[in-house]
Amino acid sequence: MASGEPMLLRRHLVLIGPMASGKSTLGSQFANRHGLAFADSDKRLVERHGPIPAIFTSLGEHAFRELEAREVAALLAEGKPPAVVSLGGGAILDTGTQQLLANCTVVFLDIDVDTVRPRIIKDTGRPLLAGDPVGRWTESLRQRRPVYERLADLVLDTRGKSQQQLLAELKNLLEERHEP
Ligand SMILES: Nc1ncnc2c1ncn2[C@@H]1O[C@H](COP(=O)(O)OP(=O)(O)O)[C@@H](O)[C@H]1O
Ligand SMILES: O=C(O)C1=C[C@@H](OP(=O)(O)O)[C@@H](O)[C@H](O)C1
Ligand SMILES: [Mg+2]
Repeated sequence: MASGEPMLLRRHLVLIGPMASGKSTLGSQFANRHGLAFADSDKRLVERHGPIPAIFTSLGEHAFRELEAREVAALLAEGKPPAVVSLGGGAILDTGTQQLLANCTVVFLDIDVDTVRPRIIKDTGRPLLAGDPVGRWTESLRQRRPVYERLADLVLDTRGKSQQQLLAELKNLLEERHEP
């Protein structure tokens, strides 16, 4: 049962942004609160192909991206009814995924290194952060930021905000845009 106002989406609501920006957490909570379906591309990928670090070790990042793009395409094809979809941070690197996102409402969860640091300094099972989480996270966002910004319909600044604040702000952003 939704704990907030029920909501109907016109298109999939897709959360993008860097690792540990809160896509999986906010997507799940927002969907739950508003009685919407929810899917997480990493969760799907793990269910079908096993843990992400094992995929990186056995197949490499390139193969991971191909599997990821396939899962994302399958998720976004499940169009009825539109759902909240949280992507892995690097899913937007795939050009096919970029094209599919043109038919979705895309929200970029922006964040800075100070907010994210406590979330990533211990091992979080993200292969791309291994060894030097803060340095690698910073470099990854430097490279990807232009893509996040280009694909985003809406930007949610998550810096220093609680889940309750983010849930309310996301709802307001959607209403301002008449989405849903
Ligand atoms: N608003 C928030 N404030 C504090 N911690 C958060 C917030 N959102 C998420 N987290 C924590 O940050 C970590 C990463 O969140 P997650 O949703 O997995 O991010 P992503 O899916 O973007 O990688 C988790 O431990 C989560 O509990
Ligand atoms: O940014 C990335 O390249 C990745 C982000 C991760 O998802 P989160 O963004 O949910 O951490 C996961 O897909 C994988 O470790 C690769
Ligand atoms: Mg996630």
